Amino acid sequence: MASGIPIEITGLTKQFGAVTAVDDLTFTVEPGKVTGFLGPNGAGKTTTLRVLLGLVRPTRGTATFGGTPYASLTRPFESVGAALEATFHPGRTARNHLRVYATAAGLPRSRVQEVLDQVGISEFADRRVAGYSLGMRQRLSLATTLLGDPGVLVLDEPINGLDPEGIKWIRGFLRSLADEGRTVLVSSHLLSEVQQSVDEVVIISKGRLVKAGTLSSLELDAEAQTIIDSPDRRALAAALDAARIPYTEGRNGLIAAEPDPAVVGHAAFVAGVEVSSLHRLKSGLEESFLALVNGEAE
Ligand SMILES: Nc1ncnc2c1ncn2[C@@H]1O[C@H](COP(=O)(O)OP(=O)(O)OP(=O)(O)O)[C@@H](O)[C@H]1O
Repeated sequence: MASGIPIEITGLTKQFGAVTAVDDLTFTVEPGKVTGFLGPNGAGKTTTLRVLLGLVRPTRGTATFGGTPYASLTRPFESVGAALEATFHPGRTARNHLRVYATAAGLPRSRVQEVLDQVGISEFADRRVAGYSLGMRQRLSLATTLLGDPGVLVLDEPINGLDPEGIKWIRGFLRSLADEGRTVLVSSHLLSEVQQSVDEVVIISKGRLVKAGTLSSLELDAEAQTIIDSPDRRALAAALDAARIPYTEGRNGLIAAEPDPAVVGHAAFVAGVEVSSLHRLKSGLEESFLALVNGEAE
């Protein structure tokens, strides 16, 4: 296996006429981790990946693998495995498809069976791709990227359209690739889709970076609130007012803008108000993600 090298995007801008698809984007993707490249449809993910893979020329900035642009990699197939908009000849079998690629890349034929086994489609390898389910095509596409045993994997929406079993499988698979020290970049327009697979997130919206960091840092961003209720809501509201804790009235109680339930409970206690329920209300990661991308889109 080639060693994992970081993906470095620096000041990357791509304009298509009047449309700025990518706007001064800077981030790094480290080896040994799975990084989710996230953003709503049209955010500029595919354009960024296309520039990274030398398919589109940037207007400004650079996108490299440890400082080397894709086009200058000496053995690209063995350094970087990429699956963007995979197309397969429908009349060809998976084995044939992989053989064509292996031959073109000067890789040993033995790799074909190895990658078929790796992605678990050996038993369908001699069937025509036309009869493949979306999940099988995704696996074949992944097998193609793995032919050169690359240290870097760039996968565009690899989870899209998979059934639950396929999703479970790919999560474990991406993890094992990163654990081997590879750099794994996975794009998705849904955080929930990759949430259980990624360590790091790079979130873009309208071509611009809105967040790069660990998944747990995104969890911390999710604004926590406390929901509290009482048989006497008016008295409870007065207690929160007295403690200067802002709140809004929800269906199941008062939603206080305070992450610590103990603080809210104490406010009720000192005012002598009976509490019937008290718990932390954490907005989900997806909400936090949507707030980030929508906030930026305003
Ligand atoms: N070749 C092109 N010519 C003109 N505009 C383009 C071209 N490619 C992309 N765009 C525009 O650039 C913007 C970003 O598109 P891009 O495909 O990179 O987004 P994305 O985040 O990958 O979205 P999706 O998940 O829908 O593919 C969009 O407004 C798109 O219409």
